[in-house]
Amino acid sequence: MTINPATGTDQKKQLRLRLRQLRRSLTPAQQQRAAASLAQHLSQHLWFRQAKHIAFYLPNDGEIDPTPLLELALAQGKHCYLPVVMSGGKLQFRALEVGTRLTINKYNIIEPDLGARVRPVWLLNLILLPLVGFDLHGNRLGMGGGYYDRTLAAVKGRPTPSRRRVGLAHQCQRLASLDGDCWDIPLAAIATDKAFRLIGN
Ligand SMILES: Nc1nc2c(c(=O)[nH]1)N(C=O)[C@@H](CNc1ccc(C(=O)N[C@@H](CCC(=O)O)C(=O)O)cc1)CN2
Ligand SMILES: Nc1ncnc2c1ncn2[C@@H]1O[C@H](COP(=O)(O)OP(=O)(O)OP(=O)(O)O)[C@@H](O)[C@H]1O
Repeated sequence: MTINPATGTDQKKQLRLRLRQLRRSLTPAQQQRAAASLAQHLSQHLWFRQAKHIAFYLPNDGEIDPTPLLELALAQGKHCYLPVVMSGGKLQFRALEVGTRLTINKYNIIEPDLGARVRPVWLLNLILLPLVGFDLHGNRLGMGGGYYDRTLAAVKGRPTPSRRRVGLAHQCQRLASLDGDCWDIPLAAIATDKAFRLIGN
């Protein structure tokens, strides 16, 4: 892990632009196939099968779409949550259930409104995070807001299963290597349209 100097930050910006452009250029058919394939393999994984409380996200900007998996989870009676952007640069995970009212945040992403039930992050059994880029060491590039990092800092050192943080991405978002920053909270696994990979620590 390194603390990136200013040039590193610029490189990160360029990488973000390139990878976001790449995922946005996938066709609707490719997106649909990726979402179906992700749901197919992730739904069989022990971490999903054991989880009763799961944090999802709604897709934005070409992200791999976890909604087929979300629908399956709801049908199986699991409790599902979505990130809500709060002041202070943190997220809250609020329940998506019958009657949840939705609103649109400042990034144009749909989220539950402030009447929805909050689940503390350490009481989530599985957290699915959107990735802009990743490497096989579990280093993660996000949208650059630091939201997940600030929020997940609260679960540092807690026992499993709250450590089950799985980054979701298209396979094409993989990088050979990515510098981690000192504030980054490492992923426990990465799931793409092709595979589920545990990160060995
Ligand atoms: N689907 C999804 N939901 C999510 C996230 C995410 O990455 N994906 N987040 C993960 O943290 C949080 C929102 N974070 C975000 C941070 C930046 C931008 C973004 O589009 N930034 C624009 C500039 C927008 C502006 O400031 O006006 C950009 O960089 O082009 C979007 C979401 C919570 N919900
Ligand atoms: N735990 C933290 N406390 C305070 N600031 C933080 C923390 N984590 C990250 N940040 C700040 O957030 C900014 C963005 O971080 P980074 O580039 O790693 O975002 P990201 O991981 O791509 O975004 P996200 O977490 O929303 O997916 C950094 O400039 C950093 O200063």
